[in-house]
Amino acid sequence: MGAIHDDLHEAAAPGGRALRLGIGGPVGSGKTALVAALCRTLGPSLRLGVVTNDIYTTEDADFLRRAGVIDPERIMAVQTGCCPHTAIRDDIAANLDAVETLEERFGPLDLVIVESGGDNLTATFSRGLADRQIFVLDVSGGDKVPRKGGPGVTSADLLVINKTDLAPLVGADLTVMSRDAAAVREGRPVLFTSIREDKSAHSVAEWAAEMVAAWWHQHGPAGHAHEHPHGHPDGHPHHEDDPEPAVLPAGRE
Ligand SMILES: Nc1nc2c(ncn2[C@@H]2O[C@H](COP(=O)(O)OP(=O)(O)OP(=O)(O)O)[C@@H](O)[C@H]2O)c(=O)[nH]1
Repeated sequence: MGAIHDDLHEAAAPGGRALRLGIGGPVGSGKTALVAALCRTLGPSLRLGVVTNDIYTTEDADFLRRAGVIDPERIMAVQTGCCPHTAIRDDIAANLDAVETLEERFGPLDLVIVESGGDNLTATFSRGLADRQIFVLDVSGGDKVPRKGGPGVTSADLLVINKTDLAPLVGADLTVMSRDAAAVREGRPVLFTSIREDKSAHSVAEWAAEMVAAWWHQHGPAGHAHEHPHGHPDGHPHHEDDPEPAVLPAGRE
């Protein structure tokens, strides 16, 4: 894939805001690992911000800062102090504040990822907070989980079933998970990942890049990427030797 060309920014009026992508799912399913992977893969081509949610700590934000996958300043930690789903669905003010603060400080941004704290199968994001949402399950919960449904599994824009490397160890049948997920999701996409084996989570990053491209198509990109002030989507200086971005918005070469 090539670099983002100027013409993709001419197609629509500038000034739109970033796409807001919510990532939810049960405790320990790999949400933070997925956020790190998306930053790694999309960071070279998109201007990113990340909001993490923990109940009492800033554990997830600290992990991402240590991982060095994004400028640490572009990560904001929200301490929910309550059930994670409350902060992403019922009282979204703290999360919205964090998203808007990132956009004010570093905007224009292309994508702001909001990671929920770990919750149960009923947790979904308010559409007032997230434009698109990913629900992350992992195989260690057993291959019966997708057929149990719940709004996260059935209605998320993308269902990710992570830790496929553990399937043989826990006796999870991926074919069953795939069939059951398809049955309850009525055509919405499902991707299997092992972020342990693919630290870039390429398939999910491709999907997210397509969502950003569709968002631009509908609303216009947030400012002009080729004019952003720091010379690089993530605020790092661009070097001629930088590798080509691994993933770009679909059709944008
Ligand atoms: N084997 C395996 N382990 C994984 C994979 N992805 C993540 N993990 C591990 O699973 C554990 C939990 O991952 P996290 O990314 O912290 O999960 P989380 O959903 O953010 O957890 P909470 O924020 O506590 O809800 C960590 O030890 C990860 O290293 C994977 O694909 N395979």
